[in-house]
Amino acid sequence: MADYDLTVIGGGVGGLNVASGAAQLGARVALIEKNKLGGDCLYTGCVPTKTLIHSAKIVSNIKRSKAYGLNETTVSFDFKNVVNHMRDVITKVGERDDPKRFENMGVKVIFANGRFIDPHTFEFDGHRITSRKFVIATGSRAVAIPIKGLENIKYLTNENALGLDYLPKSIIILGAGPIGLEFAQMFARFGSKVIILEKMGQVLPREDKELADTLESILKEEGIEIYTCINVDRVKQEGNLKVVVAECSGQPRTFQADEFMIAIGRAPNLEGLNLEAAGIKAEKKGILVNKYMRTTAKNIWACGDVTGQYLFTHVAEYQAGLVIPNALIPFVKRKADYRVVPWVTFTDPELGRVGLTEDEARKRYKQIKVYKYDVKDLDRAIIEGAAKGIIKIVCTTRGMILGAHVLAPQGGEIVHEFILAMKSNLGVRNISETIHVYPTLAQIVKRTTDKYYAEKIFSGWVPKFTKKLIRWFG
Ligand SMILES: Cc1cc2nc3c(=O)[nH]c(=O)nc-3n(C[C@H](O)[C@H](O)[C@H](O)COP(=O)(O)OP(=O)(O)OC[C@H]3O[C@@H](n4cnc5c(N)ncnc54)[C@H](O)[C@@H]3O)c2cc1C
Ligand SMILES: NC(=O)c1ccc[n+]([C@@H]2O[C@H](COP(=O)([O-])OP(=O)(O)OC[C@H]3O[C@@H](n4cnc5c(N)ncnc54)[C@H](O)[C@@H]3O)[C@@H](O)[C@H]2O)c1
Repeated sequence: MADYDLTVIGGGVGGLNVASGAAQLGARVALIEKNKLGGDCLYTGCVPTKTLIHSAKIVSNIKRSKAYGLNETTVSFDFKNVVNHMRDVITKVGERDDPKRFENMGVKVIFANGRFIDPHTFEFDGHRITSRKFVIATGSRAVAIPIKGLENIKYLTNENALGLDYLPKSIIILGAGPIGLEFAQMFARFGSKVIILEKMGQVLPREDKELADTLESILKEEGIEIYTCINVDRVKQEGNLKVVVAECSGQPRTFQADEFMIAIGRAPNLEGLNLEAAGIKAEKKGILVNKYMRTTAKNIWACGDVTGQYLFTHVAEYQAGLVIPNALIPFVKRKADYRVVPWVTFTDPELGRVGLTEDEARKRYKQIKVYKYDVKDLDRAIIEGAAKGIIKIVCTTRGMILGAHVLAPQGGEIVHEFILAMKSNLGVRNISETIHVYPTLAQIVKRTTDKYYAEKIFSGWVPKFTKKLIRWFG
């Protein structure tokens, strides 16, 4: 008999969810982690970045005290204490990931870095364990492209940037994806001079261009320099400064700063696992899985960032929820359904998104409808001195939502109404007919969907007809 029913490799969000779920279903489970339980999200991703972003937002609000009718005031802080606060938050959130908690559930937690010997055997530190089934959830890490000179300078990624206990005076960030933008605004709000270099012609190239451009303007107003036309040629150290030699639309450009950070995407953590011995195929993006999260080896599943699909904590958790029954319960086959996958970029304003962008929808559908609302017209946003952003809904001509994009204060919370609507096949009409509380930020959802009715009622034949009715009978 095999030592375990299920062995999970990697103790981040994906792996921990699988291990606890499987143990609670009665399986004999081993969990192999090479570092600490908790993964990227807890130590070098979501939790520390959102903590720093929150502190930076408080700094920014204090700096703007006059805008709230308060006396102008200076804000004082020691960046070391800010970082210590971030570490305290990690410890608090990480209590749930205490190995003892998993041992108490019956999971055998093993701290080791091992490799497959065959599809049923895993070796670490001279030991071998056998398992009927495996789940790989080893996550991802920052990828570095071969830029000339990179090997000669000390550069930052999300990992060591979160280890800094001093605030860089100036920093160049390569890549205007979510990592680049979230770090950029956070550092800038604390007082660093920030330069963002992006190659794709817009920040957040995967997002709706109109909202991404609006966010770019907002970040520029905060003093961040952004160039979206950049081809980096090389980097070098000159004295205390890092120098980036690049070109922008054929023009040579040079940038310099104290620090250089790379945020240009992720690579799956596959090194050393000896996947071939287990018959697992992988591409550059990650391990190949089918819609049931099964790898090319029939007793091995994968979930989370290592699959290279949607690199988000909530997706890793969703995939873990598929893997548990698919791997353990005979005859159960739960398919991954990615029709409604939301995410949020935690800049201020936040950019919440679900479904198709306007461009994506135009490519897929003959006719679409787009409704927009400017946050500057929303009472609650004006009250809070945060009236910046746009909301955009992309829908079919019959009002079924294809995509929703919320660049607004708390856009990450607001977008959830659209997520539920899309998941439940509710249309703009259902939202518009729902009473929303005044004055909330959530009213922006109703205001945008109301435009669907406004278009139908206040234009075309309806007003002409009602005008006559009012004249005759009014
Ligand atoms: C800066 C940053 C900010 C982010 N912010 C957000 C956010 O706000 N919201 C969001 O949804 N997502 C966010 N993400 C993405 C999120 O962190 C990941 O999608 C999530 O952590 C993926 O979970 P996972 O379980 O697949 O991998 P991980 O959480 O990375 O866990 C993988 C685990 O496997 C271990 N491991 C690796 N190799 C081996 C091996 N060979 N043997 C044993 N163990 C191994 C690692 O040590 C790690 O503990 C952010 C990411 C970054 C980098
Ligand atoms: N709020 C969140 O949920 C959140 C936050 C951070 C990260 N994440 C996850 O982590 C993933 C990785 O984030 P990321 O920002 O590193 O990657 P990304 O792939 O999302 O963005 C990388 C950016 O770098 C640019 N780029 C690539 N090569 C470049 C080059 N040579 N020069 C200039 N620009 C270049 C790309 O065009 C892109 O805009 C995200 O896609 C997301 O899934 C999520």
